[in-house]
Amino acid sequence: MLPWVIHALRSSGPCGAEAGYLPGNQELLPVSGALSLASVHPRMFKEYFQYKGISFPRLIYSEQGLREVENEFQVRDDDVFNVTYQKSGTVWMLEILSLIHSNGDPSRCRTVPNWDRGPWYETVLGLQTARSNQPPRLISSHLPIQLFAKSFFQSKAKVLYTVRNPKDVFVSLYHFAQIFRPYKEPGQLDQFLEQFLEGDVPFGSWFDHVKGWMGLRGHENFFWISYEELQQDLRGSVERICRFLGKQLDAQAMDGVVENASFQAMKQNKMSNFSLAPRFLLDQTHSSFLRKGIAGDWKNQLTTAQSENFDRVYREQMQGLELSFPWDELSPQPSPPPTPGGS
Ligand SMILES: Nc1ncnc2c1ncn2[C@@H]1O[C@H](COP(=O)(O)OS(=O)(=O)O)[C@@H](OP(=O)(O)O)[C@H]1O
Repeated sequence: MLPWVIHALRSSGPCGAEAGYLPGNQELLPVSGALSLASVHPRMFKEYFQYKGISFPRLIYSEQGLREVENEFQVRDDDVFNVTYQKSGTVWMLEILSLIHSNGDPSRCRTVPNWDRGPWYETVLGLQTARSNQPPRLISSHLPIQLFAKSFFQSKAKVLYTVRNPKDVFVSLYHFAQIFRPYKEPGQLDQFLEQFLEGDVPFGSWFDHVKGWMGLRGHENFFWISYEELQQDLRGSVERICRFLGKQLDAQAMDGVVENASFQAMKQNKMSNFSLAPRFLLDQTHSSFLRKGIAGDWKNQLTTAQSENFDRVYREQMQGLELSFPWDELSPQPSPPPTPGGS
């Protein structure tokens, strides 16, 4: 969701020497000189628009761009899509895929920003980058399946879908929304939790997103993996990803992928940690984009009541999806009360 920020920064130059553009709904706002808050209409910050029932921040997306992605974008058979619900490990998978492509050599990851290596094609400027990148293209997306490029469904392009414990997604999003200016302030955690569970956040409902994409299970061009599996066994996960991509890495190349896709390596890489984003858009003073990088942080952030409420909605929403996720055993369905006289 950040790529256009950096495009704006890049096109205005690090010292703001050239004119850049910030995307808006109706028009592109010219930004001359150094980017500053004064350059952007205050209305553009923290305002969402609805596209087919899903909220998008106006500062980054446009109705026209979303229509183009859905109806006109030409997917190529050799495209690889990195798809997630936000805060599920998008930039991690982007790094892994970049490193697999370069046989574990980190040079490109250290010199080309991740938003150029794997642009989020639903953003205004990400779409331009995706169109102009040379094949084979790596493209990132948070779009729910119903808004994805229609041409994908007639192609042999591959989708890798990363899914994460929604409680950790929620916690990560709660912190991110406090530092990312295009997003509305999340307010109290309790209130934001209600919005999240109702799908009243950008990209809509986590439940709908996951159920929608999981409908592609079994298709040969669809692969899914969890953030938790990446955490538990990164090397084994990379091997599975390589098999899906039809790519063979020798042991040295595999070492290169695993080492350079670690949380610490990515945190130190300015092409991956968003430290190049202008502070008035992403202020990493009090919290970072690469914040904790762990599974299960929700236990530190949610009360028992909040967690139980989450579990209740989760069970309602996910019933019927015959699929178990690594976190399911962490929140088992409460056993029914013992029947009188039963053993
Ligand atoms: N290498 C690596 N290892 C472990 N965890 C990692 C890694 N890279 C990113 N992350 C964590 O992923 C969270 C950000 O998710 P996304 O990249 O999907 O964010 S976004 O939706 O594209 O804005 C965010 O999670 P939280 O730390 O829980 O906030 C990142 O820290």
